[in-house]
Amino acid sequence: MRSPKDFFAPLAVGAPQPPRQIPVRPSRMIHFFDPGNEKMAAKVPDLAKKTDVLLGNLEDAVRADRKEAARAGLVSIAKATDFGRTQLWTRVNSLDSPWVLDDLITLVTEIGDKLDVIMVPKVEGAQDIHYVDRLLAQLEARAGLTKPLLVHAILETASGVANVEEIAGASPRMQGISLGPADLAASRRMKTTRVGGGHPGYLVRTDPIGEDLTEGRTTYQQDLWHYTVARMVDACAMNGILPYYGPFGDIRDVVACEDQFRNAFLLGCVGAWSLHPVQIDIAKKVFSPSPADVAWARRVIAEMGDGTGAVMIDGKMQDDASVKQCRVVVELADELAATDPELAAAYDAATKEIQS
Ligand SMILES: CC(C)(COP(=O)(O)OP(=O)(O)OC[C@H]1O[C@@H](n2cnc3c(N)ncnc32)[C@H](O)[C@@H]1OP(=O)(O)O)[C@@H](O)C(=O)NCCC(=O)NCCSC(=O)C[C@H](O)C(=O)O
Ligand SMILES: [Mg+2]
Repeated sequence: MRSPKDFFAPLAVGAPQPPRQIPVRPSRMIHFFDPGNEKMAAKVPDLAKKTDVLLGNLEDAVRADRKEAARAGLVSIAKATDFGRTQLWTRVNSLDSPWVLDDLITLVTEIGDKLDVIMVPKVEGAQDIHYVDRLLAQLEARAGLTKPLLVHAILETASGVANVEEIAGASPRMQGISLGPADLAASRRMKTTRVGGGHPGYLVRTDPIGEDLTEGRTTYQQDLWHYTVARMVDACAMNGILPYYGPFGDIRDVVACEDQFRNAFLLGCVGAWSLHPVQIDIAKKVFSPSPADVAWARRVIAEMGDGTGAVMIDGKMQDDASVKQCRVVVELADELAATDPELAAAYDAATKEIQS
């Protein structure tokens, strides 16, 4: 661990200054595509017009014999595409794989100026981030980059979860953390074979009425990921970085996908992964505060004046703490509205309606 005094110093001579704050840019969906898949690659220019983040995936879901093609594909796509305001991220192969070194060397050297964030899978502890941090500094210096690359960790091992606080604070490059429920389930020896989402067997049941143990007992399905997401959110908030829900593998089940994304949004996540084009609009909808919530939050802030004291609005008590809650919603809404005129208009219309 670096001394606190050196925390923001570059790790290699000539490397750019690490960031003091993580840039705030919309990242409601991190859209995964395989850069070696011609059909997906052809869709990138159009997807760039409707996604916050496009991620060229080099790790799991790319066959071992297609790793080099995916890496080369990402280099070509990055060079040829105007991404506009959309961020370009990549997920490199895991640190114990034979591909990751070439992933990092090639991508930073060839397209380091186009990439915003490097997603690192299967992070076990701060040592993994330190390794990537130093290597990126060396490569950035060699490539003459002026903007530091940011790092995003996937929380998908039992030891990663145990060490999530130290991972979140391991480097000033840390941009955020995503839940990786499939690898995490395997690492923990959980008995679900689903990629994210709930499980009908994970439930609580109401007590029996009388002697009959079967009649009239309601069951409620529980969220398998609640503990991990909540812990990840705290670790990220504590370190000024951003938490994300990861993948929802049942592409067909757009309803449960929306539920899982919304749970994450309500708990504090800023976005989720989209694995298929159909999940892009779900994430966009869920991770943008609703116009009604924004209008309400603006009203509370306005009626609370300097933000202190207590007032009743529509029968509900508001005080200093609820104003802070409302500011979270309004600040996010303002950030999103700044680049989305449709959303801005919807927020303004709802605010006018609540005022009239
Ligand atoms: C899941 C898929 C394999 C489904 O693909 P496909 O069977 O081709 O679906 P469709 O026929 O419905 O596709 C319609 C068209 O859309 C294109 N398409 C599909 N997905 C994408 C995409 N992600 N980006 C761009 N374009 C896409 C198809 O090519 C079709 O095109 P056309 O024929 O011209 O109309 C596929 O969606 C897929 O591979 N998705 C990404 C999977 C992925 O990245 N997985 C890794 C992330 S999850 C993970 O790693 C687990 C995590 O780490 C953990 O541990 O939890
Ligand atoms: Mg994984």
